[in-house]
Amino acid sequence: MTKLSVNINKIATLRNSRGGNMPNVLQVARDVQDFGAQGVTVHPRPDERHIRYQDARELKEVVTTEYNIEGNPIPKFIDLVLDVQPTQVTLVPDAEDAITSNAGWDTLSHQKFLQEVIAEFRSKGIRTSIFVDPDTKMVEGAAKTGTDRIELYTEQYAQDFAAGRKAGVLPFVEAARVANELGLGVNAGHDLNLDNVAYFKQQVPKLLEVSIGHALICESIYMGLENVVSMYLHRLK
Ligand SMILES: CC(=O)[C@@H](O)[C@H](O)COP(=O)(O)O
Ligand SMILES: NCC(=O)COP(=O)(O)O
Repeated sequence: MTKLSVNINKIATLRNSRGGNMPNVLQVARDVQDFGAQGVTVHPRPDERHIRYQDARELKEVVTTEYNIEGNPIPKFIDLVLDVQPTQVTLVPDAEDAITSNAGWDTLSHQKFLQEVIAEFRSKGIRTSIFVDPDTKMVEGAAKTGTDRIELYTEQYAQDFAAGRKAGVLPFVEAARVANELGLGVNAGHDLNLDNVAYFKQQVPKLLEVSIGHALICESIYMGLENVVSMYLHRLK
């Protein structure tokens, strides 16, 4: 079985756009778990434009499934994760001004840094994962960092799938095969959606977890829109 971890960054983006507390990030975390999601993911960024560090702290009490915190391991992020002690930390090499994550780690040139950070998290009992492109050299480098898992960065797969290039999954199949051989668990995420996720799951061996946010929230809006518009019309009769 592949676990679904719902990334709730977008809920916080919407809340922050108006001030106040609507939608309520903590309540949405409770709800997605009640609806069956096996995990909750947040990716706090230094500018706190969506999930705030305080949200990540408060979610600790609310997430009863797997709690995954993603981010670039700058000192403030490391302190947050050590303080919150989530189930899993996913290290992502995103620049401060990046709109969203746009690359995996170069696990060869950052190997010593990753080894140190991963050792610190693992010594506190926090499972580690590192975000990598589907490149077997990067997977081999990841194995040398001591990480428990990798998260395959799936944006390219999503683009290929949307363009009808199903063979775009092959590098992910190979990266997962090598990871499994080296004893690494395999997660995946970025731009996965209702159209492309089943094929990915079918093809990629031993996929442990996917984290999905942007599309899942967009799909929820589209699929709820008709119902809500008709509820308003009913009240306005
Ligand atoms: C690590 C990753 O793949 C990202 O998708 C990320 O977690 C989402 O972050 P944003 O919500 O800031 O785009
Ligand atoms: N790790 C990927 C993630 O949490 C969600 O990415 P996206 O679905 O928002 O692209």
